[in-house]
Amino acid sequence: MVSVKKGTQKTLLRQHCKVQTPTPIYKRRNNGQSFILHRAENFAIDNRWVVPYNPWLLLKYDCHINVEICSSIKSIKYLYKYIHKGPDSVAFQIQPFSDHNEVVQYVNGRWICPHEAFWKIFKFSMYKTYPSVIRLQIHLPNKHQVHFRTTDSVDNVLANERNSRTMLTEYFHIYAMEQERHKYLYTDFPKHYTWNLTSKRWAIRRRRQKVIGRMYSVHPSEGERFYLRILLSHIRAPKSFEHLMTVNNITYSTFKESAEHYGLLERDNSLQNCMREAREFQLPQALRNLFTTILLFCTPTEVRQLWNDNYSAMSEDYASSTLISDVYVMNKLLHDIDYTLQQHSKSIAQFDIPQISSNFGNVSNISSLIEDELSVPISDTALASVSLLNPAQCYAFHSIMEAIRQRNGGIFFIDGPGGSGKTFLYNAILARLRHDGHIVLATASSGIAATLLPGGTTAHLRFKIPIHVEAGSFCKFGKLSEMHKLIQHCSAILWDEAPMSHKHVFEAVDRSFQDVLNSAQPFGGKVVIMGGDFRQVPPVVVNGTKFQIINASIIGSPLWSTVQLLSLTENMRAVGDQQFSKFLLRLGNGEEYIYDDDMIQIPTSMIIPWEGEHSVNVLINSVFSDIKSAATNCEYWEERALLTPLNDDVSLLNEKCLKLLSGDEITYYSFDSVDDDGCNLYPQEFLNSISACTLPPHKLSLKKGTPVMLLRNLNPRIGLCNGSRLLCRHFSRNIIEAEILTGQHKGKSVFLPRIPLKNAGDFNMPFELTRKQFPIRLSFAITINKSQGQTIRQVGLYLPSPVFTHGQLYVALSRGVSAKNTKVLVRDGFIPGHPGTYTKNVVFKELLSKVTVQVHSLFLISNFFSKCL
Ligand SMILES: Nc1ncnc2c1ncn2[C@@H]1O[C@H](COP(=O)(O)OP(=O)(O)OP(=O)(O)O)[C@@H](O)[C@H]1O
Repeated sequence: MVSVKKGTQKTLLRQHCKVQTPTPIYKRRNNGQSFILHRAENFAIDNRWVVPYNPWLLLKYDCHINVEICSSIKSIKYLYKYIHKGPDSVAFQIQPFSDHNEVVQYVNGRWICPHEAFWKIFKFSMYKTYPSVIRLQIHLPNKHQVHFRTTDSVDNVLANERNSRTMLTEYFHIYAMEQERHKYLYTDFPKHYTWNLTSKRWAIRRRRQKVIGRMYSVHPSEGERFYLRILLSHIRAPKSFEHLMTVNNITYSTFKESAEHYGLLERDNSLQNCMREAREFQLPQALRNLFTTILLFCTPTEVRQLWNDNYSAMSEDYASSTLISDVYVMNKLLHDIDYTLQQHSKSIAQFDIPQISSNFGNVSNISSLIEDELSVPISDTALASVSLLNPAQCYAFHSIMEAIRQRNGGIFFIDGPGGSGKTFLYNAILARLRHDGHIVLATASSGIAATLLPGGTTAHLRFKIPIHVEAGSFCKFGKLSEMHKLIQHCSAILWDEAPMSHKHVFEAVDRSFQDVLNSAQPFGGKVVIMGGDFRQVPPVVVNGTKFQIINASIIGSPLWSTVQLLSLTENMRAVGDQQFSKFLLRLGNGEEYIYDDDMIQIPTSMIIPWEGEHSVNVLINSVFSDIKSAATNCEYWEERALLTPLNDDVSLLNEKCLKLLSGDEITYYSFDSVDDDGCNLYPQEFLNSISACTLPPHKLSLKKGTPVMLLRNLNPRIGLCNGSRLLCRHFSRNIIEAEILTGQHKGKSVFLPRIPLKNAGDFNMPFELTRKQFPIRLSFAITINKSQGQTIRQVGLYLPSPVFTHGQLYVALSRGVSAKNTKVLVRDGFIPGHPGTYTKNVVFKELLSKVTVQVHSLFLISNFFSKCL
């Protein structure tokens, strides 16, 4: 077996191949992840691609070759063909050689290469720069280089019209003369035009050869030239330098001003402007929340100024009566701001704003956290829902109440398939306990599930769980903290979507509770009500095997042995379509009939037949029928969504849907930067091109009435969680006003500012990107994982590729309420010889078999009730 790994073998191979210049190669894998292969010596001959490094060299060396793995390469000749076929199908895959030992052998500590020809081909293709790169000049007006002989007179040089022409001025010229109807960016221009050096003119490209246009790099310290470069990277078809400096018919005197007015550059006073724009909406509560968000996420420098400018607008609604003193109003405002800051382990004492007077509020000496828990509103509907519980819900409800009454602690797990009424039951439990004066901490593993619970927040935020939790981790609160007092006083903890969290998360909370409560009982003797569905998506283990994923689940923890399982079986969501609900249960349990390779048949009533790319439009139209008239109708958007497994497909669907929406499009560009990049190693267009699922796009295009999804936990207490769906209402330059679409805070207006977001290590880059952008993405379509926990009446499931992990298909299909309102489009969903449409269903039966299903017969339950009553 030939393999090139670290160490001497690799070094020898390098010597053998005489590798000199590194040439990076860009590789995009089928699953949408992309990474970069760099240097020939990093090339593995063991059916593996070596982990890349120095990816920024990709830009420096102007190489942008898509490498596609081709397992059908059978010979060197064949490989040669592939290399020369074209940039989109260049293949470098050595393992499939049946006779690879003929190619290169490692004998007696030395690489032997019987076919020298192979290495010639190999080296040639690794070092050539294809597609070719056209370097584009960039200069300020009349500041370009001119070549002349020493014998030439300066007057003649200046008088020569040819010397005034450059690639840039001629690019302007083409558009000024209206010779081109397509609006190309400067960097796209060489794809369609060739530069004739003699005549110094652009001419239409005749040969369909692939080229890349790239502007020379400009350091930010060069000022105007740098801003000109930013403008040229974004503005299409400019006619002149003046044209680039003109925004909305106003011509500015500098490129910097112009870039600022195009929204391509951040202004120094953007936060002040953001608050000023928000003030115009006259929504004091939303303004307070915006101010807090700015304190938490935007690291403002002039906080006192911000406070002074906005104080009256933020406290407008408090001063409803003349009897209320100014001091009281200020203290109340500070208290409200402090409350939100505390959720993020911050306080007003850390900011340059006035502090709360010592004699304000809290006369009862109750910790503010406890006070806040006691003030969570109890809805009459939730209280009334206790009488609506079905028998299994009722049994669970009373078992939990009994445990709380006995004060002996205990861990319960409410297990039920999607739609079996777990959230309904949690709300009933929360309402009853809070009504009886108990404190119950409502938490969830995901932000979106937390917004469905009154007073809910994410478990990470509530218990201050470290972001990178490990075996042996503790939560970040101690015995003298306010959190300790809150835990002492709480009667129970509710934790929804527990199967989504890693077992170490529960163990950290358990350890911390035992520590602060001085008790060896699980969770320090508190009643913990966990809930969720093991048929749904398990904890994410990056590149994890099936065993690792199962082991990461709560059932892999010693805590699981103490759990009392309470099962809900009846699907209350699809109560009107029993056949659908039975199908879902079989699907989730992995009991649906399996054809080859985990394929199951999707009921025909749900299928949209695949008839080519236009079928995607059919799917979109079936979910978003009459989309044009529905623009600002919240109910419409709350009830509908397209689901698909991968982020790339989500983006494609969202782009298509945005086009269908009527109204003007507004585009917000992000401001991207890398800390300590003094040498300008990372050009702006490279940073702008980075796309990661946890970051908003560089170019965020929106229309009024566009549904969007929040990407950060801005303020879970007001429903602003990672995953919350919102409807865009108004756009200003520095804020977006939106309405919350789902959960307990549905219908509330909120302001979203631009915040700096860091890439959360989700792409393989040796630097940390900071992207300042509105923390949202379009949400006509969302990933299946993001949809977990939401009821979506009209679901459109798009499967261009099959699902890839446990429970995904089940989560997607169980969002809907009936087969009639669930539409599925599968690409390649055919099995020869079997009519119908098929797709993959991944179920880890080993995981489900560890969850002991308790079936409580109605007989037993009725017996239980007769005892209770
Ligand atoms: N006892 C009940 N009476 C009436 N409606 C109910 C009852 N239980 C649940 N429902 C309704 O059924 C639907 C699904 O319930 P719920 O959202 O609580 O399910 P779930 O188990 O939390 O689902 P998922 O796991 O997908 O989040 C909701 O619309 C809910 O109002």
